[in-house]
Amino acid sequence: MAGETPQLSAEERAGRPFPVSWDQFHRDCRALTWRLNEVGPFHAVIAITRGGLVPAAIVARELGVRVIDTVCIASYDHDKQGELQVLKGISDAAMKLGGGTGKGLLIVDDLVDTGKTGKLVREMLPDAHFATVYAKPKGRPLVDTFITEVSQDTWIFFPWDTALSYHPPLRDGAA
Ligand SMILES: O=P(O)(O)OC[C@H]1O[C@H](OP(=O)(O)OP(=O)(O)O)[C@H](O)[C@@H]1O
Ligand code: HPA
Ligand SMILES: [Mg+2]
Repeated sequence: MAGETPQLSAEERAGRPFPVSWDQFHRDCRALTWRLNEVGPFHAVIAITRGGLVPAAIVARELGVRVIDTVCIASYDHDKQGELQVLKGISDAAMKLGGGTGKGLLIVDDLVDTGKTGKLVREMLPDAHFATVYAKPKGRPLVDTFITEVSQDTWIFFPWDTALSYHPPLRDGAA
């Protein structure tokens, strides 16, 4: 669209790759729960699928929350963001727990990037608390609590999207 910043491809963003291991992710999620524990208690956790499922499980476990719902949104085809599609909305039971506006509910996602996904969910639950593990500057104003900020041109590689592979030594012929 005219006037909008052009989208960067994964290759362009990979100029600043930010790989996250399972161990690191678990520690960052635990750090997030330390902060959220000061804000709660929460009646339920709402995970933004699919990336929000992993932190939601860890956060819910740490905070002792047993009601977990999902809002299922698809937008990125790997690195390219298209139109947001709500494949499943928030359940009536969770809506009721949040009094219709999300009060006392905790929305969890792995990250905010442009903020488009977070904005859409915030519109569904304006009074909910929104937490992500990572945040990029464009999406950051939408988030109530997060752990690590990375630059907008960084691409975060999550452990469920990656695998260990051989990396050649820096110095030629050192193998
Ligand atoms: O702030 P935004 O620019 O909207 O991007 C952030 C969203 O993008 C990713 O999800 P994605 O749509 O790739 O789906 P997935 O969670 O199923 O991988 C990520 O998990 C966030 O939900
Ligand atoms: O930096 C990212 N990493 C993985 N998925 C994403 N979806 C939007 N931004 C990202
Ligand atoms: Mg997602």
